Amino acid sequence: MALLDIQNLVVEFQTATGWFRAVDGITLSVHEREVLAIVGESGSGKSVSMLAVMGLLPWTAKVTADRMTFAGQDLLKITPAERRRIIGKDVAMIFQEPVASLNPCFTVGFQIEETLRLHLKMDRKARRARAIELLTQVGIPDPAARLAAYPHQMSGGQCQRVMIAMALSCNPKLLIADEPTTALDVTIQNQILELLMRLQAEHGMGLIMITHNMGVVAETADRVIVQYKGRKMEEADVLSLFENPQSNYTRALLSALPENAVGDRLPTIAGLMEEFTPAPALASGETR
Ligand SMILES: Nc1ncnc2c1ncn2[C@@H]1O[C@H](COP(=O)(O)OP(=O)(O)OP(=O)(O)O)[C@@H](O)[C@H]1O
Repeated sequence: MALLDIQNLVVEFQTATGWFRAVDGITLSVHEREVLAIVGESGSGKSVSMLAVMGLLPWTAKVTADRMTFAGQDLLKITPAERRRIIGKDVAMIFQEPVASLNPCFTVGFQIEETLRLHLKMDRKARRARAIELLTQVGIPDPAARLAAYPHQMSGGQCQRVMIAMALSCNPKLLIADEPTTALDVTIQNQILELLMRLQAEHGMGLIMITHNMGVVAETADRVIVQYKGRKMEEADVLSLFENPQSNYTRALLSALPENAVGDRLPTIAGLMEEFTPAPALASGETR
């Protein structure tokens, strides 16, 4: 059974000019121990689809789907209290801006321990021991002392490590990483990716990696979904995607990689207004 199983997800936002459809019929699933990358340019609906799973969209959003289950539980029908028991515990998410994702008013130790208190009902001593263990796992030096630090006293990379520690604190079955390295220094990006991949393998989690970076896809994913304007353009295992892309949008994305630059001109996706089409297999309702 898939860990997360979504069929025909549609997300629309109420705006001053009417309904805006940000996600248009996305179908995806992710299994235990699997890394699924969702790739696409800015605004293609990658984050909104996952925020719909987490129940974190604002009230202006209307979410519908033929199916949205996590470990067999129907996320469309569960009560808010049931959802809170799953979200943050069995499904965790980390975001693009680690510093902004942490609360500036509380120490990182308090924020990690609060997750443990809420979800696992651990007592104070056990919480502290677990928080130190988690900071050690994510490679923060002198973890006992760092628990007393506020987010502004840490670097962006360290804050992302803290976010990862918080996400892992309740041993989630699924981790959703939304552009986890985009806001970080290039030299730190690889370290955080390596950390995520090591922890994913050690914990046997399912991982959804949202990214616009094909390099990240190549390094991390088992399977890839390419999204454009809220629609799935293609789904394939990572090798097939790079070797034999089926959608003209995937081909355009791949040909726009910086390594394909000619002279001093960077490649671009030709004719943004062009009507990109899903892979033929998707158009007929299958995936490769
Ligand atoms: N609260 C909202 N109200 C109206 N439109 C929204 C809202 N949140 C997101 N959108 C729109 O939904 C579309 C998809 O946004 P989303 O953040 O999922 O894109 P993305 O693919 O994750 O891009 P990025 O890489 O920039 O985060 C965008 O056009 C965005 O402007």
